[in-house]
Amino acid sequence: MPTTPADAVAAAWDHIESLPRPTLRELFSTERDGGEGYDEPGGAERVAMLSGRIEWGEDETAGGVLFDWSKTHLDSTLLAGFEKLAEARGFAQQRAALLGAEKVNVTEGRAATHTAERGTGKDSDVEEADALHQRMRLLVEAIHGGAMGEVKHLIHVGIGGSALGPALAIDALTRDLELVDVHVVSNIDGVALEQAFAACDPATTMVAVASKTFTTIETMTNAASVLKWLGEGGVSDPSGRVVALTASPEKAVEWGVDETRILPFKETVGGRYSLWSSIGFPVALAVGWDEFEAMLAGAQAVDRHFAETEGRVNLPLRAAFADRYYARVRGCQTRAVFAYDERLGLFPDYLQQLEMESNGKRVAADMQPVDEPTAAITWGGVGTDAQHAVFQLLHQGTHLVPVDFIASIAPGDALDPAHHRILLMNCFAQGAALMAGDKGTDPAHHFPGDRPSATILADDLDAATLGALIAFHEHRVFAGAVLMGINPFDQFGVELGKSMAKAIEAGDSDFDASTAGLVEAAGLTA
Ligand SMILES: O=P(O)(O)OC[C@H]1O[C@](O)(CO)[C@@H](O)[C@@H]1O
Repeated sequence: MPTTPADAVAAAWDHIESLPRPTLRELFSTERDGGEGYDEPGGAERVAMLSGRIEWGEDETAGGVLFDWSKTHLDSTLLAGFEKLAEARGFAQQRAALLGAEKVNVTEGRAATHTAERGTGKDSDVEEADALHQRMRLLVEAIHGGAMGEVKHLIHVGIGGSALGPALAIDALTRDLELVDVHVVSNIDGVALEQAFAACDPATTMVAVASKTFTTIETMTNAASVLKWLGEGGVSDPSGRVVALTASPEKAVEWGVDETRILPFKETVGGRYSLWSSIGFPVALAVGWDEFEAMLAGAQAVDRHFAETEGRVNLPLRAAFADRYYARVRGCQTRAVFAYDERLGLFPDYLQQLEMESNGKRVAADMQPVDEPTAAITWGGVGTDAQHAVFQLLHQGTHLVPVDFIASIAPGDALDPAHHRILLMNCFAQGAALMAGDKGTDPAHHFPGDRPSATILADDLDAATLGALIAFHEHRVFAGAVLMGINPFDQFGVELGKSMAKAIEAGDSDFDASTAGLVEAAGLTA
């Protein structure tokens, strides 16, 4: 019997790693049902065991998403093994600590209260988030009502977590109606900002400066350039057009933003988890307050499921079981996500930060080195485009890449239904083909098959669904972190490069010969 948690974790892994590895075809075979020494459900029973829906709302607000993990190698013995691992890692306690606003971000000594922004968590945090949302709502509605003159455009400057969520949500939700034309600009490369300028008229443009810290060099440089552009475009008081979205309101005041246009959020809301806070201001401005709230409601439905469901039927936890299995047992270094929905084109980018900045770590929360591969390198694209670009490797390459497919049953377009039918058929066919493989007539035409995928199928892609999809992945990442014993809420790995950039700017010459040569070649020497 294991005596310490570390022993229990090691024992759980020993067990998982010792389990037989049937192929997906074998796992789906109904002939194995109840066979001697083997009572694994196959066929439709397997699909029922490894699929689940999360639902929300009533009548016209009702919706849901199906999470089908049956085309992965998870089976009931692996699920039981991973349940033991979750227990050994104290998953239930860690989840309670997260939702109870304990200091789960141990390296920075603070809680992670992003779920409170959508109504899940400690009462005092939920109340505080509500009050801040009301402040944001008033400003959004005042702008819509013309209190700040005619506002046709918003240039939202921010980077990383202060940009990826707004960019995704605006791209996904404004295909039919955009109340204000929003341009999210993150890159310091001035080309990005010039592109936004070309599409906006200074006379009718506002600017949102989104930065948790209000110190990020890219954002502050871009913000200053937008103010200059407004001034040069004839706006008499450019800073009167600024809204600051930040957890450092005092810095925004110092920078010159009027307090009435500062929308604060709490320090305990991590950057890559901040879409639900005032960082979502451009989304509310573009789609309206009700839609923004619908997004929060979809996320809250997933929170409820995550908080109240135990073991293998907890869908984000189950996804994390598969993620850990492929990373550690099958040696998969990457995981790919393909959105079979043009509106989710930015979802892979969003997930990259969420997964890789959260779980791309090498030490555990107790500062000990981790003894397993951490976050999978997350990448992806949009189907069907990706099929004609990267799927060759997925089907026949030497890497085993677990794939997630995301699609919506309801179409996003009003064209001939053939478009959506062909889109969905292709999505489902790819998962089937990856799993089944094909002997082929010769080695070049051979598909090995047995390649795993998961399918996330939404009833429709509306604001609530988007909220649910994002929250599902937040909890999947958290569950993965718990299974590894790491802290997903810090990101010290981004600091070294930042400080070296500052050193180059300061004219520090103490660099390796290659870097010094590049600095000189580009004429950056002070
Ligand atoms: O919102 P801020 O403070 O400008 O930070 C932007 C981004 O930079 C990072 O700190 C990484 O450099 C992210 O975690 C964060 O989302």
